[in-house]
Amino acid sequence: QPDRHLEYMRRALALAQESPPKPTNYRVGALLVDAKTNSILASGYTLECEGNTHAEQCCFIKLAEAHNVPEELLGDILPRETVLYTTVEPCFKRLSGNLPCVERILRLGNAIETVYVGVKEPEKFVGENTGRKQLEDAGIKVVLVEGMEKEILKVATAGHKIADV
Ligand SMILES: Nc1nc(=O)c(N)c(NC[C@H](O)[C@H](O)[C@H](O)COP(=O)(O)O)[nH]1
Ligand SMILES: [Zn+2]
Repeated sequence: QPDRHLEYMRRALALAQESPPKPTNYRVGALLVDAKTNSILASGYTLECEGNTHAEQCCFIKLAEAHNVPEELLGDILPRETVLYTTVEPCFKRLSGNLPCVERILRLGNAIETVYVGVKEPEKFVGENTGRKQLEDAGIKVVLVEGMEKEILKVATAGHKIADV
């Protein structure tokens, strides 16, 4: 069980390395997985999709496009045991003002049953990330997959000046 989570987190980290480094965000990779069939429904990395997009958001955009539904209606087509893997925990606030990924997850109802995260978000941009509590209060489990913190943060902050890492 646990090494399945590490396997998916490693794949998400490989995706994060596709993301163009920027000083104003993190390079994150994410996977939407059907835990019942153990199959990947969608993958995403920061800035993969048009505009200032987050990794988790790209998973939703791509799957919504594949099913020809708007992102906010994805809840109707996600399999019962859909889980999200993301190298950095979903954002609860974005300096750009774009809709945070915690809200994107919450508006799908309980379609996503568990969010597996590789690290908690550092406090650099938006202070302490309180998204985990919002998800848990809505009945969505948040599980920290341990063991890859250092490499995840190294990839995530590659666009940041060394001085202020
Ligand atoms: N989980 C997560 N996935 C991402 O793909 C990503 N880039 C972040 N980053 C969180 C960070 O708090 C925001 O990147 C800044 O708050 C700037 O906001 P924008 O990204 O410009 O909307 N977090
Ligand atoms: Zn986000």
